[in-house]
Amino acid sequence: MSKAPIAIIGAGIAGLSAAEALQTAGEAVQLFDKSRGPGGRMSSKRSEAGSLDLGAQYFTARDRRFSETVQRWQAQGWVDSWSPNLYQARSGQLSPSTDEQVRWVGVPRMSAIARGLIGDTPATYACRITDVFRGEAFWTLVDADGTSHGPFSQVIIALPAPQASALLATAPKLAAVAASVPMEPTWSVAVAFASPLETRVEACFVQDDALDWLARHRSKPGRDDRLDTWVLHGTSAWSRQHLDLPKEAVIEQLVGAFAELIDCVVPETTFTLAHRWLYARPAQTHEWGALADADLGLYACGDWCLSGRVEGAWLSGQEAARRLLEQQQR
Ligand SMILES: Cc1cc2nc3c(=O)[nH]c(=O)nc-3n(C[C@H](O)[C@H](O)[C@H](O)COP(=O)(O)OP(=O)(O)OC[C@H]3O[C@@H](n4cnc5c(N)ncnc54)[C@H](O)[C@@H]3O)c2cc1C
Ligand SMILES: NC(=O)C1=CN([C@@H]2O[C@H](COP(=O)(O)OP(=O)(O)OC[C@H]3O[C@@H](n4cnc5c(N)ncnc54)[C@H](O)[C@@H]3O)[C@@H](O)[C@H]2O)CC=C1
Repeated sequence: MSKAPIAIIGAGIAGLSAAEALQTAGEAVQLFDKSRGPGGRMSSKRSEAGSLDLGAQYFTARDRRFSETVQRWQAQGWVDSWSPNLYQARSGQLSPSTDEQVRWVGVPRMSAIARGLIGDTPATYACRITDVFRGEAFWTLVDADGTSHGPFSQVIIALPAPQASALLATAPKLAAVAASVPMEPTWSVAVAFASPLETRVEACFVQDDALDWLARHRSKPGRDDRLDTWVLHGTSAWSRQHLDLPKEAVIEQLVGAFAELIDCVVPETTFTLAHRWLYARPAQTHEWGALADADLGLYACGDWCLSGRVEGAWLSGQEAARRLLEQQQR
C-alpha cells in the first residue's frame, strides 16, 4: 500500500514553501485552503481596475537561501525587481527617501508566485478546515461542511497564528504558543483616477495616524496602466480602531488622508475598493522557525514564527518541512 500523503492546511507562501520542500524530497502532499486559489496575503484581487495587490506590496530577501530562491523565481519569470520613486512622510511632510534596497514583486501580479509554486500540486480550495484529529495511525481533517478528508500521515498547519491555534487542539502546547501571538489588522484601499496624478511619488512610507503606506500600482513591472491606481494601507492602530467601519467610510477616510498628503491636486475617483485583513501581521517577530510535535506528526508554520514578512513565511515553511523530514529519517 502506498504511504498516506501529508496534509498542508493553508496555501499561502508558508504552506507552498513547505509543499515544495517536501515534494522535492519525494513526499506526496495535499493542500487545503479556504480561499478560491493559493497565495493568502500574497494574492491579488481581480477588479475593474485590473488585478490589484492589496496585501503584500513587495518583499526583500536578506537570508541567503531565500535570495537564491528569489533568483530562481526571477529566472522563471515569476518576479521582478521594483524601484519606485520612494518617499517618506513625517508630520504631513513628504520628502524623497531613495535607498539601495532591492525590492521584489510578483509579475504581472503578486499572485504569480503562488500560481507558479503550486504547479500541479493537489489542492482543495474553498475548503475551510475546522477540525484536525488523529486516529491510531493517521490524521483526518474535517471541513466547514462536515466533510472528512484523509487519511494523512502528518499535518502541517500554515495559517495565521489565531487560526492555527484553533486547529492545534491535539497538541495543547503548540496551541498555547500560537494563541500567545496577537496579529494586527490592516485596512487596504485601492483608488483609481482616469488621468495620472501629477506627482513624482510612486511609493511612500507614511508615519501618520491613519496611513502607513501608499503605492502607485502602475509603477510596478507588468501592471495594467489604463488607470492611475493607488494602494493605501492603514496603520495597525488605525485599522484596529476602525475594524468595523463600513467600507465606504474607510475609503473616505484613507483617501482623504492621501489627498492631504500627496503633493498634487486629487481629482474625482473613478474606482475604489476596500479590503480588511483581519490577521495582517504579528504584533512582534519571533525566532521559532516553526512549531513541531514530532511524535504526533503535527507542525505549524507561518510568518508569525519568524519575521512577519514574506521572507519569514517562506523560511518558516522550509523549517516545518525540514523538521518533518528529519523525524521521518529517525
Ligand atoms: C496589507 C498587507 C501588507 C503586507 N505587506 C508586506 C510587504 O510589503 N512585504 C512583506 O514582506 N510582507 C508583507 N505582508 C505580510 C505577508 O503578506 C505575509 O507575511 C505572508 O504573505 C504570510 O504568508 P503565510 O503563508 O504565513 O500566511 P497567509 O498568506 O495568511 O496564508 C494562510 C492561508 O491559509 C488559509 N486559511 C486560513 N484559515 C484556513 C482554514 N481554517 N482552512 C483552510 N485554509 C485556511 C488562508 O486563506 C490563506 O490562504 C503584508 C501583509 C498584509 C496583509
Ligand atoms: N501592512 C501590513 O499588514 C504589513 C506590512 N508589512 C510591511 O512590509 C514591509 C516589509 O519590510 P522589509 O522587507 O523589511 O522592507 P523594507 O526594508 O523596505 O522596510 C522596512 C521598514 O523600514 C523603513 N524603511 C525602509 N526603507 C525606507 C526608506 N527608503 N525610507 C523610509 N523608511 C524606510 C520603513 O519603516 C519600512 O516599514 C515593511 O514596510 C512592513 O511594514 C509587513 C507585514 C504586514
